[in-house]
Amino acid sequence: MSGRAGSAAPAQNGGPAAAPERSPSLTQGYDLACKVMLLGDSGVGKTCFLLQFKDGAFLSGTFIATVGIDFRNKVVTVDDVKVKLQIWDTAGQERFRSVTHAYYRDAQALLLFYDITSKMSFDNIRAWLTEIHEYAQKDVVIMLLGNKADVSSGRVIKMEDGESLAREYGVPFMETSAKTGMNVELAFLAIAKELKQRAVQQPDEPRFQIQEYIESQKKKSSCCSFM
Ligand SMILES: Nc1nc2c(ncn2[C@@H]2O[C@H](COP(=O)(O)OP(=O)(O)OP(=O)(O)O)[C@@H](O)[C@H]2O)c(=O)[nH]1
Ligand SMILES: [Mg+2]
Repeated sequence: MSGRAGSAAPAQNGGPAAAPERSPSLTQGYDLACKVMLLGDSGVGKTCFLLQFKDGAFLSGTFIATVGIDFRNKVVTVDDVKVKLQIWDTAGQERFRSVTHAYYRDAQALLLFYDITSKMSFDNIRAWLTEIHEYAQKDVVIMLLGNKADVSSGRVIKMEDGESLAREYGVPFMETSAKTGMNVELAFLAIAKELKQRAVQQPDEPRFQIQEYIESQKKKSSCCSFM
């Protein structure tokens, strides 16, 4: 399923983000629904990342910038819980910002992208985080992603630079490639797992550590890719 919206009521910042919505029955095919937004400069690869996750395909060739905002749904299973991710793909271009701001408030998770071949997209991450703090809910899950990691010759941002920026803001981080699919599914699964844990967690249970989960899964996939 996909949708598009060009305008919406202005967002207001405030209390906690709407809790992930629990499905009243399994007839809808999921147990929990979560809204995830993809953010970052135009051209960093948000739409390709979503298409890779949804359809397992990469669109190379002409770059068609997203206009306004669009969404796709995908259900993933984490620990036997079916989580429906409603993923909002936003336009990175400045002229659409007022449209996309209106959607921040309902989002439970934000994937914030830069392009490892674009210093400007990396430098703009601080401005994106300022916008996020202004428009999104305080407990929104944020993940920083350095996309286009498949490009080796055009790299201008080192992995350590991404790691240290993420550490500074206390957000999980990984490099990804919408082209090869590297860490695409892991990014969404980690978000789904975090949101599922928040929905079902008992107060005395230890908190789910999203960065630790990412590191353990990254190691697993690199170990298994040699087998
Ligand atoms: N090599 C490589 N190219 C990529 C990758 N992801 C996206 N691209 C290319 O980068 C360009 C921009 O990708 P999009 O996904 O359309 O960018 P976007 O972030 O959605 O841009 P806006 O919609 O304007 O915000 C396209 O030409 C893609 O083919 C990637 O992981 N690796
Ligand atoms: Mg796009």
